[in-house]
Amino acid sequence: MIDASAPLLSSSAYADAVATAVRAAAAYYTDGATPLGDDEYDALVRAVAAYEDAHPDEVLPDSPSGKVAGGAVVGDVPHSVPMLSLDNVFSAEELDTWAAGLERRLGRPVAAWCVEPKLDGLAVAARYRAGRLQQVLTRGDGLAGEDISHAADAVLGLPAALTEPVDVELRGEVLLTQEQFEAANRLRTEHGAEPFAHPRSGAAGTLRAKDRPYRVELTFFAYGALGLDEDLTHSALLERLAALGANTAASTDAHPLRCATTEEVQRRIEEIVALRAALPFGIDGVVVKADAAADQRDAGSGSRAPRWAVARKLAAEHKVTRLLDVEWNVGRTGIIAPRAVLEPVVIDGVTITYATLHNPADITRRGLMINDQVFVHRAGDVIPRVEAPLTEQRTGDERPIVFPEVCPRCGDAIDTTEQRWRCARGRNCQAVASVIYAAGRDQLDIEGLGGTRAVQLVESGLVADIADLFTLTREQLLGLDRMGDTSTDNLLAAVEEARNRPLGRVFCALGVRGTGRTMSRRIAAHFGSMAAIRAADADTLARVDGIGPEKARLIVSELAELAPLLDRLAAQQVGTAVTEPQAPAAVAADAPEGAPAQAAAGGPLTGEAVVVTGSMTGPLAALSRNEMNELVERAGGKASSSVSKRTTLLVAGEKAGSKRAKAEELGVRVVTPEEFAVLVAEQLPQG
Ligand SMILES: NC(=O)c1ccc[n+]([C@@H]2O[C@H](COP(=O)([O-])OP(=O)(O)OC[C@H]3O[C@@H](n4cnc5c(N)ncnc54)[C@H](O)[C@@H]3O)[C@@H](O)[C@H]2O)c1
Ligand SMILES: [Zn+2]
Repeated sequence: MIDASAPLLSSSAYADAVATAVRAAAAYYTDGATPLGDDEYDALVRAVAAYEDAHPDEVLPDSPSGKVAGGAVVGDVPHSVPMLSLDNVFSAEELDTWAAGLERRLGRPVAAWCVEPKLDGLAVAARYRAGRLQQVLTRGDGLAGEDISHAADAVLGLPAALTEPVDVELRGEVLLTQEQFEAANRLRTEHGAEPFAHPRSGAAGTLRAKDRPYRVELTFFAYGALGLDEDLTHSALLERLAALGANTAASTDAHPLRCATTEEVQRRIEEIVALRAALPFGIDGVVVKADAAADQRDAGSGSRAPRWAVARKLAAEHKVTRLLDVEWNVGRTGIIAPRAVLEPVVIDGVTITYATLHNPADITRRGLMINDQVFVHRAGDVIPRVEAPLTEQRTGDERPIVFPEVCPRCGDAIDTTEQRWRCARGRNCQAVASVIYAAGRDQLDIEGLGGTRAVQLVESGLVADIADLFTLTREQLLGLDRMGDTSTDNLLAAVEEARNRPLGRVFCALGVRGTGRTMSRRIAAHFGSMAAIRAADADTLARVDGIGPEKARLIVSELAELAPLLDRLAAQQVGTAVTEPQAPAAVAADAPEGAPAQAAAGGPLTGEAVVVTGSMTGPLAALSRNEMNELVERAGGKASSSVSKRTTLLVAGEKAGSKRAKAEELGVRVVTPEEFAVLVAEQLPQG
């Protein structure tokens, strides 16, 4: 991706920028598969213009500056009156400056303004004779356009016959509404064609296409005309066009509004901006026009744009970025939803890293691949969505998106009969997955409660969450298939043992989002009891090392949701066996940045920040990574999973790879598992 915002420093950089802009504009006005977002294009053209200001003798003939459509398109049917572009302003201040400039030019105040949406489509001229549509033209280079009369049939709001037998040329925008865009892409994929990257490019492609085996419907909005009463104000002209049967923006919430002052103009702009996300079609700005015919006449036009109108541009809602991955998340009801992981991209001031992909059929319809450059759309507070891939930009590094074959959470089958896939277990999916997780070795470590048994307990209705495990009775278990006396007794004994697991493991077993094993241990060490954890507000939680304000809020809300479960666990005395809560002062929370964190004072690892890597050998061979970390913390150290400047000790087992290399590079002390076992001999688990 080019950096369009940087100034151009050499004539070759300038020439590159011109070539890039011309290529992008050619794509933009034809089938629209430009690799640039509008923001990038605009920034590039501004950089080109800035370079040309400083080096007027170096201006290249194909430079986009000062040309309609950047000079990238042509036409062969001359326009009766040039079809111009619009000048842009990007802020309220620039708009005021522009308005003041216009009034200076006129030598009088502007009589009134008209404020209307800047429709994000393509300009067309529609010629009527005696009220009958004769010819439709594109804007082309502004002086001559292409004849696209063949497309008129499919354009809503552009009637074949007006309500009066007038000779008139309507001017306006043709676009695909969001609904028409979705319909077009459904049709295209059904016919084996590439989906449109976004609505504007879809409109451009559709207008120029001939002999398609399917019909894509478009919408016309009139915003000007030649050949009617020349003294009509702009707002009266729009009313007249609507009366003639043409569609205008008056039919929308963002209807044109006549404003007496620039304050009113700014207010209306803000209203239209606020409506933007909810409009059924795209707008890329708001157009402000002098309303009176005399003001327009006296202001006149430049070669590229009229002087009596300006576009207040809005930040683009579409950006191009890369699709890095697709995640499959299982919701509470078992719905399996794909989510796009994106190379971070800023849209309207917000950094976007995820976007919705709706459902698997949607992915197929859009023909997306991992590593594709994609158009991402974000409007207002709506969840961003991936619109379509830029197939021309493919390099061969793209990979198909692999759909899951089993539920990514519980491993059961997927019901694919509906558009939205769902785990065959439905709501039970979460119960099974959370029971399996809670019973895991690093959590409650309940022997004999693996996959099939957990499924059996949930599907029999005996267990809906982990608290239910602790009230299971012998009779209930014996009533299950394949549960004899021995397995029942073993399971009950294992559950009984789990009741006394340390707080950190019990907390971990809850599966609170944002808290894995390490974080669970830290939280447990910090608060000492489940009651204290539950009593903590976000500010208090944020004092735990590694918990930022956002994660703290997430944990608080998750715990609030889990309150009924926590009450039942407490009633069962689960996780109350912790006997040595650490004094808050001994916990890492208040350690200044960069200082090794303090943990349980007095142990052999006090003040050490320890990372364990590779497979353990000798006396430590049987310990899981989590048990190693627990050991580190029992010995007063702080366990962490990645080597950094703060790390003071690396326990490097067999096949310790990059962490060892990094530790050596940073001069961190490295020990073998055997050496480490000696260091923490007193804290080693017995037996
Ligand atoms: N992404 C890219 O690669 C790329 C390439 C070229 C152009 N562009 C985009 O196109 C813009 C320039 O295109 P442009 O010359 O068509 O100018 P423009 O789109 O900025 O403004 C002029 C056009 O606005 C349209 N318009 C919409 N509503 C209107 C209304 N109510 N009244 C009057 N006109 C209205 C008309 O079609 C008119 O021709 C750039 O700013 C850029 O954002 C992008
Ligand atoms: Zn499932």
